[in-house]
Amino acid sequence: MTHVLEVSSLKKYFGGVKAVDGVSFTVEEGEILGLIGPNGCGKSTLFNCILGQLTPTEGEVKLDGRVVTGLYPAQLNRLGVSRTFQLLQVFPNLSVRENLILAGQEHKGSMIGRLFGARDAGLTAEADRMIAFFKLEHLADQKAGGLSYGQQKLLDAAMAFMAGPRLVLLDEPAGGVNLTMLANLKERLQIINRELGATFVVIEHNMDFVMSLCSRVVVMAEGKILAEGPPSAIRNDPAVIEAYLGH
Ligand SMILES: Nc1ncnc2c1ncn2[C@@H]1O[C@H](COP(=O)(O)OP(=O)(O)OP(=O)(O)O)[C@@H](O)[C@H]1O
Repeated sequence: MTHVLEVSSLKKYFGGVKAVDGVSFTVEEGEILGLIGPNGCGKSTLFNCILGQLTPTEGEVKLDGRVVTGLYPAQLNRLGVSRTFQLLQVFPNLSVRENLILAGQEHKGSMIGRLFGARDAGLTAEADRMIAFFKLEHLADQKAGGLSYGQQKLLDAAMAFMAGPRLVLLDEPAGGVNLTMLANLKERLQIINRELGATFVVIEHNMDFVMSLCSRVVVMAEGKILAEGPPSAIRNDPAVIEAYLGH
C-alpha cells in the first residue's frame, strides 16, 4: 500500500542536540494525524525536515511512494504539500484576499506566470471561495496586519488550503485562538477533510482540539516516538502521561 507520507528513520542533529532521533511513521490518505509531545521534543524540527526547510542528518521522506528527501519547500509545494507555521507568515500590508492569492501563486510555483502570465489565473475566485469558507468575508479587503491574532491564524490556515493541496502540515493552528474561532477552525478542517479528502498532520498543544479532531495521534518525547494510536488509547497511556507530567 502506498502511503501519502512515509517518514523512515529520520534524524536531525544540531551538534550534540538530537532534536529528531530516528522517527518513522506513515500518514494515510484522508487521515488527520495529530503530532503531540512536550516542548522541545522535536515536533517542529520533524516538520521542517519533512517540508524541506531543514536537511535531515539521516533518514528518508516519501510522498505517495516517491522519495522527496532534500527537495526544496517550493518543489514540495508543487507536489501538493503545504503548511502553516507556528509563527504567523501572513503579509501584514496586503489584504486578506491578496494574501490568499499570493499563497495560491506560491503553491502553484508560478514565478514565471507571476512575472509574465495572466496575473489572476483563477486565483481571485479561489481566494473568494476560501474567504467565504473560512467566514472571513467582512475582512476580505482589510490589511492582514490589522486583523486580530485569531483572525490571522484563520487566514494562515486558509492560505495553506489554496490550490487544493494533497497534504497539509499545520503547526499549532489553535495556539492563541479564542474558543469561538477554535470551534470554527476545527469545523472548517473537518469539512475540508471530509469533503475534499484532504490529508493533514497537526502539531498542537491543545489536547481537546487534537483529541477531538484527529483519528490517530503520534506522541514524541526527546526526539523519538513514544506512542502511537487512537486518541482514546493515547489519553490513557501511562508513558504519555508520564512524559507530560515529567516536564
Ligand atoms: N536550529 C537549531 N539549532 C540548534 N538547536 C535547535 C534548532 N532548532 C531546534 N533545536 C533544538 O532541538 C530540540 C527540538 O526543538 P523543536 O522546536 O523541534 O521542538 P518542538 O517539539 O517543536 O517544541 P515546541 O512544542 O516548544 O514548539 C530543542 O532542544 C531545540 O532547542
